[in-house]
Amino acid sequence: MENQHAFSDAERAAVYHAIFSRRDVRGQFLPNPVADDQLARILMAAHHAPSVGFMQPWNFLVVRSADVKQRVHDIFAQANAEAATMFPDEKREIYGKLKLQGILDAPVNLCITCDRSRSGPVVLGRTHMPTMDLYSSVCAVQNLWLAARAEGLGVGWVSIFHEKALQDALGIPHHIVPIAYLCIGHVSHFKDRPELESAGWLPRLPVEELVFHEQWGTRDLPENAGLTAALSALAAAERGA
Ligand SMILES: Cc1cc2c(cc1C)N(C[C@H](O)[C@H](O)[C@H](O)COP(=O)(O)O)c1[nH]c(=O)[nH]c(=O)c1N2
Repeated sequence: MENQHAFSDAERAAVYHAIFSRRDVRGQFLPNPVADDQLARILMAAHHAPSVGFMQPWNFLVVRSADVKQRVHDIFAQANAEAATMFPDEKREIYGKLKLQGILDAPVNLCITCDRSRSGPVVLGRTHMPTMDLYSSVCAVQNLWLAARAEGLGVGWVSIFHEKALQDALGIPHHIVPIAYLCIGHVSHFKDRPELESAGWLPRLPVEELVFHEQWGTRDLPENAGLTAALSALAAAERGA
């Protein structure tokens, strides 16, 4: 049956194109500035994310100054040196070769935060699951990431920081949670696959094995064979099988 609410084929293709070609970008940033109107559009996309109780707990801290970026890079370098020692031997070598941030290369850095007290102590939808406000700010990150891809802008998420060090580097009060530190800019190219996949860190998991039916762990109910086959077909098409 025709769904009058569906996007046109071209619009729908564009949405999926943004989703499947979005990448975490660390190494391909160009120095070209990001235009204010473009930055405004992706921030507006972030601001239209869903949020628990419509509390909109986010702020967007835009960093362009070389000094501030350097400060953030310094605390990244410290945390990254610590992180490098935490992996087993066989992973440590790969870890050391990975570029895990583009803080100094990206013309714009952006910290998206969560103010857990934004709309008072009792929030519709957060009464029994207190982390929902944090997830709301994550939704803002994803909106921004996809909008940026559509604009041709790369985004890289850096989370190798001590939280307090990041707060102090950016003057963020300690009751405000830094959710995402993002590096944003024009790029030479977008890679086809996640860098961690091509580097042999981890493979993409088979989606059909992650989908359960009715109860945790139940994979193969006969009435869901159609969905499982459709998912497998999409996964096989993606692998080029
Ligand atoms: C919450 C969170 C935190 C981080 C990331 C992502 C997310 C969601 N990612 C990026 C991550 O490695 C990447 O998304 C996956 O490898 C999949 O690749 P694509 O995003 O599909 O390119 C990431 N990458 C990196 O190089 N340094 C980092 O500190 C982080 N931190």
